[in-house]
Amino acid sequence: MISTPRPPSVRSLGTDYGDPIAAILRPPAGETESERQLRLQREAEAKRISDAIDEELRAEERRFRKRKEDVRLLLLGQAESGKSTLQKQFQLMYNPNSLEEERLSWRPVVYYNIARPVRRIFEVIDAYGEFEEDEDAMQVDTNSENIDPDSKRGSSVSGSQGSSTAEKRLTTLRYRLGPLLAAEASLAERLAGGQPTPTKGNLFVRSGWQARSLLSRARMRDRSSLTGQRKSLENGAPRSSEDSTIVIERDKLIEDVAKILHACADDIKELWEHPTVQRLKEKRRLRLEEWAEYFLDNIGRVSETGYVPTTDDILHARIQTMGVAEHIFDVSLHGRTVTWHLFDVGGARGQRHTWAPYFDDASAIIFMAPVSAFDQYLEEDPRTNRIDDSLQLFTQICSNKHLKNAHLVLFLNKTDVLKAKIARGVQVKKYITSFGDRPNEFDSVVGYFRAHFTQVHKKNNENMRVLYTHLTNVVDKTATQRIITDIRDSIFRVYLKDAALV
Ligand SMILES: Nc1nc2c(ncn2[C@@H]2O[C@H](COP(=O)(O)OP(=O)(O)OP(=O)(O)O)[C@@H](O)[C@H]2O)c(=O)[nH]1
Ligand SMILES: [Mg+2]
Repeated sequence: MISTPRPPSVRSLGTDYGDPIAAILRPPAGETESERQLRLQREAEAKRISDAIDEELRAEERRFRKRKEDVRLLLLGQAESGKSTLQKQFQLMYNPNSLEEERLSWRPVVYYNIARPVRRIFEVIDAYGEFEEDEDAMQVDTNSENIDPDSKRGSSVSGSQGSSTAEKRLTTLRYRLGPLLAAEASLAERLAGGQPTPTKGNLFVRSGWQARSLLSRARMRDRSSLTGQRKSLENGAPRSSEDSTIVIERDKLIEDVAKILHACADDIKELWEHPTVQRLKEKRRLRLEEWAEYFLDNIGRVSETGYVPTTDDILHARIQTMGVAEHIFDVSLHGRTVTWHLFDVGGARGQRHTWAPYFDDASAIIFMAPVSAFDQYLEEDPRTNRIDDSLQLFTQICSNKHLKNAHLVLFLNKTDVLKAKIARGVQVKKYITSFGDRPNEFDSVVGYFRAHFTQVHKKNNENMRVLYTHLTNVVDKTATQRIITDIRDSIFRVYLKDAALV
């Protein structure tokens, strides 16, 4: 009988072949019971840490995979085209609590949106008064800040027989509205988070100004309520009306401005309806932006004690975006929830360099072109017509190689303002000579602009991508939310199909 060696056991393998792991794991020789307990405890702790690291790695991988599935939507377009307003509409639809949370922070913006046009009205009165001259003489200077106050100063006096009753009344109104005009700078400083603010030109704010504004108010409160405020901000919970009242009561600057506004609401109304101001409006010497007219028209309500901005007020409120602000929403369709990152950019020329880093992984773009701006010129460059600037910008976006795979949506926005301008008899061909003798009617004007944008897209469309065009008025909640739903559906169809998710 042949004798063979016994196969080594696992234990003896380590011993026999010098397995280093087995050697490490083997309990030390002569281990006491208490040493054994200690060793087991240490091993259990090491395993717990190792498992936690594995789980964190798995979670990171899941987050990475999910990030790749996220939709990244860029809102692009020139300044005042309506990007932030559209962002508010997304917020209303997909994160209404956060809008609720911010509601009070819009109060200083609304007050600022009143103080500023009041100052502007007096500037135009100073510049032109009742000077009777054909509007064509000043075509290039639209609603910009570029009026030279000395250019026409005194002409109203020389054009009439000295100081009229109307002029005296305007002088009185200017005196009575002095405190409101003086408050403009403090409001601007508050909104800019204490940064120096321009006396002319627009006020820019960075992403997150709403929370800063609420927190700076919270600092004025006692410590315990400050904690409560922070907590409510972090939780994103809608603030109760009782809490809102506390904030209203404790914010001295805003309360002071509210009192001033309440006291001079009738003066503002009188100024706004004054025959001189109406005549300057008719002659188009005075051209206020749509938001300014909206708040002046609503001065009675907005100046009431305890005023809280309505959603319409928030949609009309104007504050210029600085840099790029990211907003995150969960968007659901057919039982699938996808995270959307909405990037709302500052559209002024000096802000556009901040866009490029967001191009590479953009899934979709909404390009906003305000078609009502045919009679306006860029604040940054008063020689450039705003429609021209929009077309140039759209050409750059369509031809940008980093954006060539992004789903492309065009909003021909501010159609309500366009309709109103046409109804008032403003002639498009005066500002856009190539419009020629086409009928000065809404359909033909909007059709003409649409054809130009479509042409730009066609000329810069190597990838044969579709251009989805909408005629919009993004302060209109119902219409805009319907369009957002359409966009959501088309982005889900195209983008998620590409990502092999549907
Ligand atoms: N009537 C009317 N007003 C609009 C429309 N779209 C925007 N607005 C108003 O126009 C102003 C400018 O809109 P914003 O959304 O702030 O413009 P923006 O593109 O974000 O501008 P920047 O941040 O400077 O790039 C706001 O007061 C809006 O309420 C519209 O379709 N109709
Ligand atoms: Mg903006």
